[in-house]
Amino acid sequence: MDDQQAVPARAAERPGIPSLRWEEGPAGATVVLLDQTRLPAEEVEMTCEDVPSLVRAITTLSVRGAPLLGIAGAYGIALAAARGDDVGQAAELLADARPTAVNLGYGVRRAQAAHRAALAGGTDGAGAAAAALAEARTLHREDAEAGERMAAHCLALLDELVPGRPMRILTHCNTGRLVSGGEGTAFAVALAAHRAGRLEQLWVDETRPLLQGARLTAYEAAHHGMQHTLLADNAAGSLFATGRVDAVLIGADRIAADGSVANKVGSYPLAVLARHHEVPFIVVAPMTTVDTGSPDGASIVVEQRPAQEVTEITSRIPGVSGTVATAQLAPLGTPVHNPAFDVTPPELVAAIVTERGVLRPGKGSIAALWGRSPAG
Ligand SMILES: CSC[C@@H](O)[C@@H](O)C(=O)COP(=O)(O)O
Repeated sequence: MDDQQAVPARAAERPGIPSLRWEEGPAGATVVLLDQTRLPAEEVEMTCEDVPSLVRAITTLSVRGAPLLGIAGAYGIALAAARGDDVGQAAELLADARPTAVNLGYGVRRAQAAHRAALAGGTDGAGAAAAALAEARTLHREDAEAGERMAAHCLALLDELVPGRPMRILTHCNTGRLVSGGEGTAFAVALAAHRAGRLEQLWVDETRPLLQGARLTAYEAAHHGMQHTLLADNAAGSLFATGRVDAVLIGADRIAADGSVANKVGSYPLAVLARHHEVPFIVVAPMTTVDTGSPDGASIVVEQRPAQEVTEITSRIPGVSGTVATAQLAPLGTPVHNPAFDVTPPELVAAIVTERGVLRPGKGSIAALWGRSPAG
């Protein structure tokens, strides 16, 4: 009775709070984040006054998702520079906060390079801090623009692959406004399809263990009035088996030179299912997620997360600000395997869509087709 379980979509789009912004007040500069750990119960911003507080926000996933991590890393360097802190040390702390999303180190290095170049050119500390901030703002804007181009390229691809009728798209994790400078990666494609009257259904994987799909993608889909339905991750197989998925769209945390894709754990099983059922498995990611410096999937470091994320469940209580309830799901001390990501080999990926266009990984390495990536 899936139809009765459909999550009601709101009628119209409504604007949301920005995922990340730079603020300058009398007490100095800060990076202000929409705290994603508190969604969907509460839309609450958190203020990071220094790099250690931003690093904590990154490791606890208050700010998350590959493109936004890159943007946060760049603003983090601007923050360290504005405070007169040691920028080299800040860069190390930020870049090491999470290992898999290549965008994080890329954003950090880019702002750090702008800061260093300004100092080398004879600019004073304030001028170099302004250069780092300008670079962070540029990266922020470029990411929004890349998102728009990816959505256009991918919608055209879907018009080819699923011609003539509204589509049923399955997505995993969260890849919308909450992870980017604009409307996102894979989610932005579903949104473009919705706006074009081409989306029949967005199937939203809940995305165990941290429920980015249930908490964040369902929240974003409702914001935009999209038809969407939430499912437990292990319900995806029966959706494919009964012919109710036309395409899988996911984002990526790192794409290796051979086209291997690291993304939220649970992406690889979807790719296997998609191949078995002859459904296109499409990855939507900006060039800043492509790492030609990683030759293949085996060279990608997969982040291991704390056991409690699997053995416990934590929930916010709607309407009671700041209140958290935690329940124990498994016996205390149960050994846990909790990788945050998995790696999908290129032969299971029908297409990788970046702002530069559509790539079919089976036809050659990314490096051979496009040259070095910015992050590589
Ligand atoms: C465009 S977002 C792509 C990925 O970053 C996203 O799918 C994902 O896996 C995020 O993981 P998270 O652990 O929530 O940061």
